[in-house]
This record gives sequence, structure tokens and C-alpha cells, in this order.
Amino acid sequence: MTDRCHALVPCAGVGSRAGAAGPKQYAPVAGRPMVAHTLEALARVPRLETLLVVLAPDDAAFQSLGLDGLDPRVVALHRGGATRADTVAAGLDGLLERGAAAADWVLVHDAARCLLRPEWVEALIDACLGDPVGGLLALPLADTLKQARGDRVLATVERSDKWQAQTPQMFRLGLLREALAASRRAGAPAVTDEASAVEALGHAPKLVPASAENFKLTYPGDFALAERLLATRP
Ligand SMILES: Nc1ccn([C@@H]2O[C@H](COP(=O)(O)OP(=O)(O)OP(=O)(O)O)[C@@H](O)[C@H]2O)c(=O)n1
Ligand SMILES: C[C@](O)(CO)[C@H](O)COP(=O)(O)O
Repeated sequence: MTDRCHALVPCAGVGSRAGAAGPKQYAPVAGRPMVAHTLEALARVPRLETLLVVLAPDDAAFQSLGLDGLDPRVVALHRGGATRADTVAAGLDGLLERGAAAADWVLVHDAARCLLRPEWVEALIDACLGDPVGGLLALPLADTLKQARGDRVLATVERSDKWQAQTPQMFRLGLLREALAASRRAGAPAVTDEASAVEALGHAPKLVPASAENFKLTYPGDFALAERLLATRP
């Protein structure tokens, strides 16, 4: 087993909920493309050997914006798939082709979580390196949770054991590859995060408490909030 760590950034989505003119990962946040902030945070983690960014096959923006030059560890792979899970699976193959080992750790992080702080990544790595499974950044639920039918409350759901999954999510490359392949073979809808696929193999990933600031920019209003938060940072 190794302690080598690589980042894999799925960056091949279309951002349909964001209402931006093009893929949201290139929409400006505080004057820079969203994914530039994401990569800069990852680049400030020395333990990450590779920053693999998985792009849509026809992506021309990443290179034309000069994002491949952000850090010598950045590698662009034009092999994104129809779902996030497909994009991540293609990225894992890309890492293996570049010499990574099945025993290496992979930290999968959404391009769309551009408020990431390096210290949160360090905390995840510290928590997972000695763990038999791996884990993810997550946030215990702070609000009362309602189950709905349409726009009416059906029930109030126990929330003390509920967490919101964030990224990065950190697993051994081989385990995650096997988990995503098994999930695809099962024929169910694609998993929405890496942990789900690993859970389906019977494992219990570790929950590493994170910050609400590490939210995913999903809807139009998220961009203004991200800008306000970035403005408060040194
Ligand atoms: N086929 C896909 C779908 C998503 N992603 C990436 O997965 C991350 C999180 O996904 P999400 O916020 O759902 O992004 P989109 O799929 O782009 O958004 P939407 O669902 O609103 O279209 C993003 O960095 C996105 O680029 C990806 O690489 N490949
Ligand atoms: C992986 C993820 O960010 C965890 O919260 C999330 O599931 C990805 O977003 P999606 O909208 O479910 O694709």
C-alpha cells in the first residue's frame, strides 16, 4: 500500500441548472473561471502528485484560457462522459495509463466546488491515509429535515444521523475503479458520488467534517454568494 495521492477533477458537465452561457466551470467567479479557483486550491496541497482534470472530448476552453499552465502537476484529459460517474471512471483509467498504481489514493473533487481550501484537503488526507476504506468531506445537517409530497410536508425526518456529502472524496484508485465498474454493471442510475459506489460494495467510508463554505455552485444565485465569500479571503 502507498501514501501517494492524486487529485481527479471531473470538469465535463454542462451546468444545466446554473443558467450560465456555457459550461459553468468556465463562468467567471471573482473575475476568474470557476475551475481556476478550484485548481489553485488543489495546487496548494503539496501531497497531491497529479492534478488530473477530466474534460469533455470537445472542450477547447481549458487550453485556450491557459488553465493547463496553472501548475506543472496539471494534466488535462479529454475523456469526460455522459455522467459524472463516467467522467470519473475515465479519469481513473487515465491515471493508471500515466503510471499511477491501483494502491494509490485518488481525491475526486468537483470543478464546481471552487471555494475549496487546501487545509480541508489536508484534513481529509490525514484522516484517510491510515483508513482501510477512505472517506469524504461532509457536513452534518444543520436544519430540520422535511420529507415532501409536492409542496406539502409529508413528515419530519430524523436528522441526527444525516450528513451532506461534499468533495473531495478519497479512495484507493483500484477500489474506486472496481466500485464504479460494479455500479455500471448493476444497471441502476449512475451514482452521484464516489462514496455511493464504494458503499454498494459493502464498505463504510469515513465522514470527515467540512465547512458549509465548500458548497457546489449549482444554481444561478450560488455565483454571487461565492464571490462574496471569496472577497472576504486574503
Ligand atoms: N458528465 C459529467 C457531469 C458532471 N461533471 C462534473 O461533476 C461536477 C459536479 O456536477 P454538477 O454540479 O452536477 O455539474 P453539472 O453536471 O455540470 O451540472 P448540472 O447537473 O446542473 O447540469 C462538476 O464539476 C461537473 O463538471 C462531469 O465531469 N461530467
Ligand atoms: C459529488 C457531489 O458533489 C456530492 O455532493 C454531488 O453529488 C454531485 O452533484 P450532482 O448534482 O449529484 O451531480
